[in-house]
Amino acid sequence: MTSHPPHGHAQHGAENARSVAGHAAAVAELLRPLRSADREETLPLSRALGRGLVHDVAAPLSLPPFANSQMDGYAVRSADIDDGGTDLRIMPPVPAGSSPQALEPGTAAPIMTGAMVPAGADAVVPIEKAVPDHFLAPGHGGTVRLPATAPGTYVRIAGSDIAAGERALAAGTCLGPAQLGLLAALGIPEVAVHKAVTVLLVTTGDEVVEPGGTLTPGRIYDSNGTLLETAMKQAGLSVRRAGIANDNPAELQDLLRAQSQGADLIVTTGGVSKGAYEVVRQAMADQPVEFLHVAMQPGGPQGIGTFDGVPFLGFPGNPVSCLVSFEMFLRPALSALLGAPAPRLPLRARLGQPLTSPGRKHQVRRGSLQPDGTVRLEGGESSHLMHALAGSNVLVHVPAGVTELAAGHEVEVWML
Ligand SMILES: Nc1nc2c(c(=O)[nH]1)N[C@H]1C(S)=C(S)[C@@H](COP(=O)(O)OP(=O)(O)OC[C@H]3O[C@@H](n4cnc5c(N)ncnc54)[C@H](O)[C@@H]3O)O[C@H]1N2
Ligand code: MOO
Repeated sequence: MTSHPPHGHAQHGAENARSVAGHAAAVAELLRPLRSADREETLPLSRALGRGLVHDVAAPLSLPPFANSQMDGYAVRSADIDDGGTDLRIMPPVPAGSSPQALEPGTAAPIMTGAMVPAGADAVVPIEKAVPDHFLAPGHGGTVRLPATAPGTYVRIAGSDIAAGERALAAGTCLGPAQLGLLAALGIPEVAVHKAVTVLLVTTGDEVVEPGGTLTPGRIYDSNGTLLETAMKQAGLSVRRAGIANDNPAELQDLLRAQSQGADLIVTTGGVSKGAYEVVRQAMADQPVEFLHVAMQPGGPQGIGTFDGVPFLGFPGNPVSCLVSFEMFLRPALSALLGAPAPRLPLRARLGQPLTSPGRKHQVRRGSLQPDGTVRLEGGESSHLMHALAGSNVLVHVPAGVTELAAGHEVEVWML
């Protein structure tokens, strides 16, 4: 009772499969409308965490904005001090936040970390190197003996971090704490970012039961819902869960129509392969949705198109397959389009053990990066291995065309 969508076609062998790059491009094309001027917003820094920056940001001022001291000590003219040390007359102290007078020759000004270096001074001697090695009460005059100091010592010069007018951040940067901290340092209180993408997430299957429910024989708990919801949330997406759809296509259509209002993307899991009850395929029968096979393992069967105009991705039902689909297609497409989430960091690592792979498919194994830089494969290639996934911290890439790799072979891994 499988029905085929009028606008799509089914392919199941790797023979006619779409390449990983080809499907990644199709997903990027599907989501392209999410990058538009009406999907930008200006947020205060603390609410912009994890968002992608819309425009380049130029530094409105230099950092540091003025030459300042890196130590608590004495600001000096380095030429005033002989090789054997010199006694200098003590000037009024320069606390952080003050704007000091120029330093006269033959004098030293007590200066605190972060305080503006007086004009004329070109070095700071830390208090530990002074005799006496503690600050004297202000107003008592007196002298301090200081050792010879090279010009520039312990002075943080203006613009040594970034000069006014330089590009501070590039458009498309994913804003993490360091980037937001930089904007704050530059005095910028709010920032234009791409809006968060709202996903309607539906898991499917008559056999699938909400965790906490009662398992009758033949049934399993829904892991995909939690797995994908949290993966998406971690990636900065706003997720709406529509619960578990049963295997009735009309009910799934009703559910999608009722809940997709305002969603930017619908993601389903399950019901896309060759079974007799492929609910997602059937629910999409009158929609421009294509069901196809990507030359990838796991995550081969995929659906892509629109449902009532809303972009739609149908991930396969096996838990590892749906997470790999998210990491291989959805996450990179959003990173490239909206700057967020940040792309996974690709690293090279040596295999801790040999592996085999189906030559025509790009295999994505799961592994854990070891302290010695090797990667240990966690579990086999099967896509039901949720426990092994939970013990993994990398995806291990075995490109199409490779059938076996020896231990010690270098592979690309993506940090999860
Ligand atoms: N004759 C063929 N059979 C299958 C093929 C094929 O090409 N020809 N492809 C296999 C591959 S690869 C995958 S992946 C799956 C994809 O199947 P579906 O997307 O239709 O998913 P289901 O059949 O609904 O489920 C597959 C598997 O995953 C379990 N599942 C489903 N949803 C959940 C959930 N929310 N939480 C936990 N586990 C879930 C389900 O019980 C099945 O075991 O098809 C293969 N078959
Ligand atoms: O693509 Mo299926 O995801 O191999 O298990």
